[in-house]
Amino acid sequence: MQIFDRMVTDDYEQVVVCQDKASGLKGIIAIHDTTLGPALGGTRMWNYHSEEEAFTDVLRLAKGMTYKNAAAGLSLGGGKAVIIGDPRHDKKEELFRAFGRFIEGLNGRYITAEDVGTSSKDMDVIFEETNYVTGITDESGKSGDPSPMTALGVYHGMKAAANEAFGTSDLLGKTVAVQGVGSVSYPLCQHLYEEGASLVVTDIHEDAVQRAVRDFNAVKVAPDEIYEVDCDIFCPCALGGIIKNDTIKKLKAKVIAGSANNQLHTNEDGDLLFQKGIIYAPDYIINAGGVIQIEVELTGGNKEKVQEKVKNIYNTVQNVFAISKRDKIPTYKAADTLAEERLEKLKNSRRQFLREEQHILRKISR
Ligand SMILES: NC(=O)C1=CN([C@@H]2O[C@H](COP(=O)(O)OP(=O)(O)OC[C@H]3O[C@@H](n4cnc5c(N)ncnc54)[C@H](O)[C@@H]3O)[C@@H](O)[C@H]2O)C=CC1
Ligand SMILES: O=C(O)CCC(=O)C(=O)O
Repeated sequence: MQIFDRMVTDDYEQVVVCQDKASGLKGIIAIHDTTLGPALGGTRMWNYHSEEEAFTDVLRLAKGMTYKNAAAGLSLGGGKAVIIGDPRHDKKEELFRAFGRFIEGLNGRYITAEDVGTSSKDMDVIFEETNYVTGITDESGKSGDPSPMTALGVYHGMKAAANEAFGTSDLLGKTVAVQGVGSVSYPLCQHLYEEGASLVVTDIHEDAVQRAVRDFNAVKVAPDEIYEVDCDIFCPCALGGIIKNDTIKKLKAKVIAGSANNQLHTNEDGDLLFQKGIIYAPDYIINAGGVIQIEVELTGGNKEKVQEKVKNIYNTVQNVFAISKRDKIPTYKAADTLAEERLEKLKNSRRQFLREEQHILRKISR
């Protein structure tokens, strides 16, 4: 594993490897880019098969956060963290507290939140050790778990994609195949169910599937059957890298719109979707509801302001489709254009010296 080569290729600022023998913590924090502000991104807990797999995941996820936060117009940079372990069996107070101390040591360069395998309760434990955590239990003015807002954003982004594909944003009577029924997709399924969509769901955990079957009249399929479901919309809400050559061949959906980060295995897979005329709502555009909520929490604002900004994801997705059509490029590239243009502009306008940087002067005058 050539870590510096990888960092140079996609220009990562910092990667922190966190080890605590007493609690068994093995974690990695990746800070991709802080041009726009402190690096914000959740902590994923997953039973990675190898360290290599964990590094690959955290690096890809951190870069995705830079693009997500930039495209959403937030003053936040991109970072992410992973903890190696089984979220159903390996969670311990001392492990999350040890991890919180590593975050504190970064002195605000990285701010964490939930991701796959972690919850508000875990963020509460991290909060015992550092203020650089969001998504803690909804108390004392904090905004709580960002997942329901992520779900709301995906719902509106999906409607924009449906409008592009079917000429109507109405999801009544549409069949949506949902991969993974977790913190984001459960409230998302609720929105879809209430609008009259039919749901087909899968998860690697039977209890998660049964909840959707019971509450939303969903039809259950096995995890490897979800790609072949006869549906209008495929909605990936589990892990990344699932849109690839062999799964694209199986897909019957005209639209892909879901919450999962890094859905495309490679950019070529995004090109293939474009050639096939499958409307792909780029992941980091459509799943920005959670970070929008977090930024409002950090900078001040109320729930109405959050909801208004999250609903605007509909317009952002439409804008991405417009760029895609104008420039004849796949939608993932159109999204990258939005994010990169903003990063580039701000990189150039954030060069002047500021008072907060006076510690440098103090050192010089010593
Ligand atoms: N929580 C949030 O606010 C945000 C989450 N996301 C992304 O959305 C996705 C889902 O996140 P959460 O709902 O928070 O995670 P979660 O851990 O609550 O839910 C994920 C679900 O996917 C299931 N799963 C995992 N592998 C699977 C497979 N191969 N087939 C079927 N099901 C599988 C898990 O058992 C779990 O029920 C992730 O990719 C995450 O990075 C993106 C933006 C914000
Ligand atoms: O919304 C969250 O869970 C925190 C931010 C994040 O990690 C994400 O948007 O993927």
